[in-house]
Amino acid sequence: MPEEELPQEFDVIVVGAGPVGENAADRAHKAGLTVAIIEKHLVGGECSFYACSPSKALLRPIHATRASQRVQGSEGAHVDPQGVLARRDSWINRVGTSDTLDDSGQVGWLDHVGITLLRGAARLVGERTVEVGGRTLRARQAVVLATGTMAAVPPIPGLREANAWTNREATTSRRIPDRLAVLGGGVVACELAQVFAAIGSKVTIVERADGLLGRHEAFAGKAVAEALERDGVDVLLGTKAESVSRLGPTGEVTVELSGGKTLKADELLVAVGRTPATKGLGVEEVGGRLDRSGYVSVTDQMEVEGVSGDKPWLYAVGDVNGRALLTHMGKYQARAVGDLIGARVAGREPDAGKTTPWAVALGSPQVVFTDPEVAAAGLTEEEARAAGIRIRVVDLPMDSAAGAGLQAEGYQGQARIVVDEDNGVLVGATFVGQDTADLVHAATVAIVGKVPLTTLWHAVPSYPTMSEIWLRLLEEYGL
Ligand SMILES: Cc1cc2nc3c(=O)[nH]c(=O)nc-3n(C[C@H](O)[C@H](O)[C@H](O)COP(=O)(O)OP(=O)(O)OC[C@H]3O[C@@H](n4cnc5c(N)ncnc54)[C@H](O)[C@@H]3O)c2cc1C
Ligand SMILES: NC(=O)c1ccc[n+]([C@@H]2O[C@H](COP(=O)([O-])OP(=O)(O)OC[C@H]3O[C@@H](n4cnc5c(N)ncnc54)[C@H](O)[C@@H]3O)[C@@H](O)[C@H]2O)c1
Repeated sequence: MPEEELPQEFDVIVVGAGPVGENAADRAHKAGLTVAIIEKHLVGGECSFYACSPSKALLRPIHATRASQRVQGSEGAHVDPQGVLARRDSWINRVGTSDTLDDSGQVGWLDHVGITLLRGAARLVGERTVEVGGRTLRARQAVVLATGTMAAVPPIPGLREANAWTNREATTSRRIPDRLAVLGGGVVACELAQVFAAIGSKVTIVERADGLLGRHEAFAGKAVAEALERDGVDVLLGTKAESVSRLGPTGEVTVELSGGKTLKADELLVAVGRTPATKGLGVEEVGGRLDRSGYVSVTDQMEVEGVSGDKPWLYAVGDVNGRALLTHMGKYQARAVGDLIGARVAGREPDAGKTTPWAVALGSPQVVFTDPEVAAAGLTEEEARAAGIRIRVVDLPMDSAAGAGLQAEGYQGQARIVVDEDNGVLVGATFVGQDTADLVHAATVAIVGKVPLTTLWHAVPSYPTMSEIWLRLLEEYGL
């Protein structure tokens, strides 16, 4: 149906059709409500086209090759750079060799489930009222903001003019620069540095802190730094970019570094964190609050703080509220909000246990898909101490589990659990090594379920799997 013929009123309006907006819309629709979703760019959002999907599509062939090379009898695999880029292109639905990305698959899903899509940049213009492309839409019940984030570009002299790559250009590039400089040493930087190093770029990471992956246990950042160095990446820690200049729009980039060094590159990737997509969204105009970084301030039920109205009507989920910049955690918030809105509309008392995404506060599970992978859930040692929890930390090399040795010759990696000594439960776990990603869910179950270690002891891991690291950690703890 042409957009001008669409209704002006829906029960729920969702702004932003990234993975989080899609989930909120789906859940509200399943509760029997009419739902419109508004998207200014691609349905599927940053995650599908410029973040999770392309980066993991790029990394997987590199992981698979290395896994094969580490097993006696299958050492012959090699990375084919053009094949790696082609695989990524299929994941982001690139149209031929153009720069156009096609979201018709995601649009087809919205049509199929009966959610109305409107294209354009939306903004709040009043209570339950949203404007998009000159049309004013009313939400009978609720508006959900799921507008996500964009790459942060720090105010370094010359950086804005230097035409630097953000995650968008890096994840969609068909060109492999000879020399790639990466500003930042967080997850985006480490994952993408490894990709470009593996497909032929000479990569240099410039990180101002004294380690990579600063949100994780220090041993994880150290292991990833060592691995990147083995891949030929120069990792400059404790280093700042003082200024940037570029010869013409696509010429050589020069980065002046603290300490008087100069770095030359063919492209510069800025990966120093995110900035919320709240500019011009109208949150404050309807009384809502933004925090100092511009993220939408929400209650534990994702209601936007400060909003006027006789009952709650404005919610913010996913990256835009800044609570956990991860797709799975945003989708978890979205499911909770969809259910909350459904219950409120039906006049039911919402089940607080189900409609409050309380597990975010326990420390989100996350996998950094570098080689070695970093799979972590809950709190780091430092976070647990800062929270005042009396803890004991247990560390073991990953090859304490027989399964690790079978996974790869000379398997390298480390595992840590952080135990709350007063309650006898796990509050954090980190596994670093090849193929550790799927170990994290057991940790999440133990942490979220507050499973006593004495009960966890009876969850026997199969022999000979990498999960036997759990048994070894509990034995080391003293069980
Ligand atoms: C390189 C990279 C790799 C990542 N890898 C992972 C990973 O492996 N696993 C993981 O869990 N997380 C990963 N993340 C984080 C993940 O991408 C985000 O947490 C996730 O995209 C958040 O989803 P969202 O729906 O909240 O926002 P987004 O995906 O940013 O979607 C928001 C949508 O809202 C639209 N929008 C914005 N403003 C408006 C407006 N005013 N009107 C209409 N539409 C609007 C945008 O166009 C966009 O489509 C990665 C991030 C990056 C940068
Ligand atoms: N696999 C995954 O789950 C995955 C992958 C990518 C991104 N993400 C999410 O996306 C978010 C953003 O990732 P990110 O890597 O952009 O941010 P980040 O916050 O994880 O890391 C940013 C890094 O940049 C450094 N930095 C900041 N300013 C700097 C400067 N001027 N010069 C040099 N270094 C500077 C910081 O010290 C930090 O180490 C993360 O919170 C993460 O949760 C997740």
